[in-house]
Amino acid sequence: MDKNILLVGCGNMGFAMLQGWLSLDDAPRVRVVEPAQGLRGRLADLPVEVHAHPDEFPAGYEADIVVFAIKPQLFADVLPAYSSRVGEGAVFLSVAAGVTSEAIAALLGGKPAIVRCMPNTPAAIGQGVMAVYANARVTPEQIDAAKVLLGSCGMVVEVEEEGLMDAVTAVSGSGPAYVFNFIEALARAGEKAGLPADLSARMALKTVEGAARLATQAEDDPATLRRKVTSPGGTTAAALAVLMADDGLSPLLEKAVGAARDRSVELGRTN
Ligand SMILES: NC(=O)C1=CN([C@@H]2O[C@H](COP(=O)(O)OP(=O)(O)OC[C@H]3O[C@@H](n4cnc5c(N)ncnc54)[C@H](OP(=O)(O)O)[C@@H]3O)[C@@H](O)[C@H]2O)C=CC1
Ligand SMILES: O=C(O)[C@@H]1CCC=N1
Repeated sequence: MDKNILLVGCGNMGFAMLQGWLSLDDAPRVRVVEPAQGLRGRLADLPVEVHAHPDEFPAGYEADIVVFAIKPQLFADVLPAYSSRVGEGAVFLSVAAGVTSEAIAALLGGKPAIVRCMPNTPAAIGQGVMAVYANARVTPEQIDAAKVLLGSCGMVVEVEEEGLMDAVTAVSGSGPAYVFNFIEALARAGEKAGLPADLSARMALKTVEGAARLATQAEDDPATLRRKVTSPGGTTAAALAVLMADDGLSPLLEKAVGAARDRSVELGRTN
């Protein structure tokens, strides 16, 4: 795509998205600002320009899309420096949890076009969920360009109501961590049941991968697929009696997702 992308912050999420962008056949021109030397080092072999600070930009540099992938707590300090460093018609894209488009606009001054995106780290391999919300200043061309960029990282879904971004964050933004924790827990449980640690870890991982792929490819919904594993009076039924009890997995996940959503709202209030 014929665009100048400026990535501010190349930590876990920024780097994951960058890998998606660079996988495009017509990858955009990317400039990165990242103060951490170690993180800049891993960009050395990639076709991107890297800076520790925006003062290092060449004269006249203008970005079409500025992506903020820094922690929400840094927005107030970092954003104002970027309001004057972009071209006419630039769009600002924030991946921060909680921080509202109104708060971002206030930090940038004027009436900027803002896209909020809630990505997740599977973006690194093109398997992310990239939820977007665009404020009223974003033109159809700008949202299309943002969607092409984000589409290189996975499935793009548009959210019409900004308030839903907190719930989105709690489900798909944080969600990979829940799945990784499930893999860890299943591996540990296998170990407790007598398996060697390494074997249990490999089996837990492949079981989650295989189940996710089957759920993606099969015509059956997850509940039907679950029933197909569950022989009457068998082993799965014994396990599901625990997992699907009143105090089982579902209420636990509701509590976890609720906690993440509340934290997202809180992060928004403090910015
Ligand atoms: N991690 C995830 O799975 C997801 C994260 N997000 C959002 O992404 C954002 C980043 O999170 P994450 O990647 O996990 O955090 P990281 O801490 O891994 O990355 C943020 C990076 O920004 C750098 N940074 C600090 N100050 C500046 C600055 N002035 N200019 C440019 N870069 C700077 C940090 O450097 P240093 O370490 O030296 O401070 C760090 O490398 C957050 O807003 C988060 O809500 C959204 C969805 C998923
Ligand atoms: O933990 C966080 O706050 C960020 C947002 C979603 C995933 N990571």
